[in-house]
Amino acid sequence: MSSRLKYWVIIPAAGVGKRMQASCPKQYLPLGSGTILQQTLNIFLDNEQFSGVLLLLSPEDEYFTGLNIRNPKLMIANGGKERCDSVLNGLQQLSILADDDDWVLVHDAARPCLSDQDLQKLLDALPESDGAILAAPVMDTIKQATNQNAAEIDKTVDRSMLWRALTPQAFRVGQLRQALTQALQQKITVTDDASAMEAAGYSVKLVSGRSDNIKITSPEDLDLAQWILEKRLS
Ligand SMILES: Nc1ccn([C@@H]2O[C@H](COP(=O)(O)OP(=O)(O)OP(=O)(O)O)[C@@H](O)[C@H]2O)c(=O)n1
Ligand SMILES: C[C@](O)(CO)[C@H](O)COP(=O)(O)O
Repeated sequence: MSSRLKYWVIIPAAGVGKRMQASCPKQYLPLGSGTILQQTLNIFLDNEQFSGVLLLLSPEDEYFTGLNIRNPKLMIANGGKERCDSVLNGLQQLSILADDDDWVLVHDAARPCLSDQDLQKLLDALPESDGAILAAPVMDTIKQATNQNAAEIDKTVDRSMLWRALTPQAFRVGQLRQALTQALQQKITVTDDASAMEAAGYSVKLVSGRSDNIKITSPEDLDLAQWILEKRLS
């Protein structure tokens, strides 16, 4: 790692978890010895390579203070309406501290099963790149429906070059901030950070990651995440 450049982390955690259908935002559901959010934060707060971790919370969040997390590397800022709005706000806040050439890793709070090995694999891929993301090759046969509501097959999609984008996704602070700003101004759909960088013409590396780096989205994902973490500790 370059000694001059710093490495930062942004954790978007301002969602409400509609698809989880829980009594609280899903990042506050219990997992392992804490909550989903605490498991995710610990991955980065315990790693000395990172200068700071910026957590993005909903302005209406009423759960985080109850976690009593005290860490000098942890900073808090407000999220926005969509994930991309949260990340852009985080980048604007981070730019007070970070240089534009520093690296920033954006990682979903809802992905607590990220392994230290995959995190290091992503960091090792960054030099000489415009950025990189963890991703998993598609292993299922992919069907395209006739329309968004139909449960009828239109065609089978060639999966040989298809990947599932995971997180962290890592880019230069200044380039990601400008690319996200431009994408949102052009009303480009941005469901991950790489989408904005691609739209801006950057070449983003795919780094093959573990398929158990799951995003906890629906109720059944929580049991799976519990098993993954228990298995890793056994
Ligand atoms: N306005 C938003 C929306 C989402 N996120 C975060 O982005 C990550 C991925 O989003 P997702 O899994 O979709 O979380 P939610 O938006 O909470 O889920 P849902 O779509 O089911 O409401 C999550 O850690 C979520 O907290 C965010 O910071 N700001
Ligand atoms: C960023 C992401 O996790 C990459 O797969 C995904 O796009 C987030 O989507 P969501 O609908 O905001 O969960």
